[in-house]
Amino acid sequence: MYFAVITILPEMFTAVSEFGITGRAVQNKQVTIECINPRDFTTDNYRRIDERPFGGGPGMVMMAEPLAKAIEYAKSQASQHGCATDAAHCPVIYLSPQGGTLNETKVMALRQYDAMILLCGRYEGIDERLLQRYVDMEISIGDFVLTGGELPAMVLMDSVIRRLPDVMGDAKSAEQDSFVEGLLDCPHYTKPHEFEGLTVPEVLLSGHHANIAKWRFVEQVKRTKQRRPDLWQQFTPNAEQARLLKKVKDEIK
Ligand SMILES: Nc1nonc1C(=O)NCc1ccc(Cl)cc1
Repeated sequence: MYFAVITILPEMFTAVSEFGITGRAVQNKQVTIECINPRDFTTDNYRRIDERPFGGGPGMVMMAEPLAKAIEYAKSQASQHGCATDAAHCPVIYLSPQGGTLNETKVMALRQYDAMILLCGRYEGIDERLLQRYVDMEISIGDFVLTGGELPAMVLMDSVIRRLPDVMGDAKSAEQDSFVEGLLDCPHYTKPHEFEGLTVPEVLLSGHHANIAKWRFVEQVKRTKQRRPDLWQQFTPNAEQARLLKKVKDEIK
């Protein structure tokens, strides 16, 4: 997958491109991340990308033209990576609190694209005319306000990259075994057997995989009911989960 990131702080993106599972996906060429700085598309000596807001008020607003040129360049780069650059194949996504909130369903839907162009704002905002003309999708990572769109863009990239085929290997397959879709995760334990007087649930040491899978599912259901009744409300069990739920219904009261 090809990610073009429009940002005046490209150095921030080493956090995704050079570390961990996302860094390895870049190294393995499963993912390409190209940062494009709108400052490189300015024409004045000061390389201006922001100006005072019309109508007055505090702070600065990002100007449309440098961003428009940066996005056009990103599209040409995407097509050089063999990606179609129409909105259906390579959406321009603006990260902002005004967008629809990102969740696992949206992450799974984002995997379908060959490429995406992530627009990261700073200051008070981006000229509305740029958003009108160039942005296909607006996404928020939550109802709070940050100083810029870079961290939300990295959150989005991380969540999509970990869901690409062959990126997570065994961890992903384990994840699928534990009925994780739509439920909170179960507790996890590892060595040592005892930590500050606390031990490990016996079933996890039994080597009995069916019982272990059942225990994990019950713990996920209990946690989801306790901590996120809203998620539990929406949870629609598949056939296997419905069968298990019936078997364990007294345990999950
Ligand atoms: N919450 C969020 N989910 O996505 N983005 C955010 C967020 O706070 N962005 C800060 C931001 C976004 C645009 C501009 Cl111009 C300035 C600052």
